[in-house]
Amino acid sequence: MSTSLIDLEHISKSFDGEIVLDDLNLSIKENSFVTLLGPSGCGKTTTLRIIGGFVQADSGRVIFDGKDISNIPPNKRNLNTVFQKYALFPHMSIAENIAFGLKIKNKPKAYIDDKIKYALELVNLKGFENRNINLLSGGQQQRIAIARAIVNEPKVLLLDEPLGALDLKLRQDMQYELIRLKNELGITFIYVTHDQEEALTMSDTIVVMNQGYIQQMGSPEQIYNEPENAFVADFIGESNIIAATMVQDRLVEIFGAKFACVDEGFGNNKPVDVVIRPEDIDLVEPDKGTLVGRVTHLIFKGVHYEMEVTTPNGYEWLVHSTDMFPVGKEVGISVDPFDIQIMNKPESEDEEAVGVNE
Ligand SMILES: Nc1ncnc2c1ncn2[C@@H]1O[C@H](COP(=O)(O)OP(=O)(O)OP(=O)(O)O)[C@@H](O)[C@H]1O
Repeated sequence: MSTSLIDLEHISKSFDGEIVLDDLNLSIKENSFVTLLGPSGCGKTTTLRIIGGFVQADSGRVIFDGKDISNIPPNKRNLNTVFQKYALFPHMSIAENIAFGLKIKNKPKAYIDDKIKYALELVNLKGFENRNINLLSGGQQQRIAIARAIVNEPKVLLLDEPLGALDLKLRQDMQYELIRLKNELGITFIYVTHDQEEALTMSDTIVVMNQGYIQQMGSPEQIYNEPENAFVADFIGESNIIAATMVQDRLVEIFGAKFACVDEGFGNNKPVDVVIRPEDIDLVEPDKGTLVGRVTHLIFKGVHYEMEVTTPNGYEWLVHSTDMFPVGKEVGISVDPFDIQIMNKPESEDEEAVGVNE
C-alpha cells in the first residue's frame, strides 16, 4: 500500500510582503508522479524549493518519511533536483559531470564507474562517458542532468520544468522517457509545469494551483472530467463554462432550457457553474436539441472540426466534432447527462479566477 512520503503542513511564504503561498497543505504518496500545475507565478516553484530546502517557509512544516525536515539543509534531505537549465559543468566530461556528487561523498572509484554506467543506460545514453558536454543536444544534456541526479539514489526527484527548454517533439519523447524512468527507478517524482497536456500525460496526481492556493488535487481523469471549479475547468482545457441554475437533483437549467445531468445534492433552484467540454456537445437537428443555435464559425483542426455555435442569448458555444456543420446552419445542442459537470459557485469574488458567462 502506498503511504504518505511527504507532507506539507500549513506552509505559508511571502516575498517582499506579497503572499506567495497561503496555508498550503499537501500530502504526497510514496512512489507517485505528482505534478504541480498552474499559471506563471502561482507558487509552484516556491513549493518545490521549500520541499527541496532551497527556500525556507515563513511558517508550517515539511515532513519527509515521518520526520520534520523543515530545518535540514538540501544536501541532507535524500532528494535531488533537476532544473530547466541543466547547469552541467562545460569543462568536464559526461562521466565527470555525473560523478560529481558521488566524488564529494568520497565514494570508491569502482562504485562510481558502475553508477555512471547504470545511469547512462537508464537515460538511453549508453557509452557516452567520455563525450564532450558541449556537443550534446538540449535533450541529451537534460538526460545527463537526470542521470546526475539519479546516481545519488534519492527517494524523491524534484523536477522544475525540466523539459521547458526543449522543442515540442523532443519534449514529447522525453515525457515518455520520464514515465519509464520513474517506473524503473520506483522513486517519487514531483514535477513542476505550466503545461496542462504535459501534466495530463505524465502524472498519477495533479495538483492544480492558482495564486498560492491548491484549487484541486486528483488523478488526470478527475481533474479533466470533474473539475471542482471554473478555474480548474478553464485551465485544464478548452471549455464552455456557463452560469446556470440547479433546478433539482439531476436537472439543470442553462439559458432557460432544462438539461438532464447526473449531479445531486446542490439543492433546488441554486445558482451553479456548469462546465461542458467542446467534444461532449452533440450537434443534432434543431428539433432534437435541448437548445437551438446557429453555426457562426468553423475551422478544420485535423482530427476534428472546431465550431462556434451561437445561441439566441448571444453565447458562443465551442464545439469539437468529427462531423462538419457549415457556417449559417441552424443546429440543435444536445449533451449527454454524464458530460455535464456541475460546480459550486465560488464563495467570494476573489476566488472567481475566470469569467463565467451569465
Ligand atoms: N526569491 C524570490 N524573491 C522575491 N520574489 C520571489 C522569489 N521567488 C519567487 N518570487 C515571487 O513569488 C511568486 C511565485 O513564484 P514561483 O516561482 O513560485 O511561481 P511559479 O508558479 O513557479 O511560476 P513560473 O512558472 O513562472 O516559474 C512570483 O510572483 C515570484 O515573482
